[in-house]
Amino acid sequence: MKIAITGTPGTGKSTVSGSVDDYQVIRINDLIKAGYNLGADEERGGALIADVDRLSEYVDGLKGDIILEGHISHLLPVDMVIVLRASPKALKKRLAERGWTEAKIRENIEAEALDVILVEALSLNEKVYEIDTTNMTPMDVREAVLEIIRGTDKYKVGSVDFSEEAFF
Ligand SMILES: Nc1ncnc2c1ncn2[C@@H]1O[C@H](COP(=O)(O)OP(=O)(O)OP(=O)(O)O)[C@@H](O)[C@H]1O
Repeated sequence: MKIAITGTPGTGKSTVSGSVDDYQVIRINDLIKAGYNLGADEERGGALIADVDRLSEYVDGLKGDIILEGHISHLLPVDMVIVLRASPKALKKRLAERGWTEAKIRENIEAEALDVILVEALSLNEKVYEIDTTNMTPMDVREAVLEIIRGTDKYKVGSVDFSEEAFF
């Protein structure tokens, strides 16, 4: 089974992905850096633009139990999408600890409050789950991912709503 673990930066994708035993982890950012890109986006500080078509072909060819980790992994051909969420306040704190500028933090927490990744995932995949990591430890999040893989409906979409939260 191929599982996308996606979410706004800072929601904990990298932290949880490596701890799910028996699943090979592919970090989409590594593939983008290794050549699956369309060049740099100068308007976004030179960030590489993912080549989603070539990444999709690559993922199509993969076999076995694989986690695809990254904030565009829900755009790829996977069997299931798990969207990690964090309240805008918690996200603000996590991103500030990285030394990000206020503008970059604001852009990301607004996207989180508006469910941007979740909405994209739902438009492309029927099996979409979301985990609100705000008050969970990384081990709790790992357990939740394992429960989803085992078939629980507890994390089905609709359980998270940050739209009323004031975050600045
Ligand atoms: N459940 C959690 N509770 C609190 N802090 C967490 C949790 N999971 C991760 N963190 C912390 O939040 C920060 C972001 O985590 P991580 O790098 O895994 O996010 P990410 O979603 O992979 O981000 P990016 O998309 O930028 O790679 C790290 O400092 C990490 O230690």
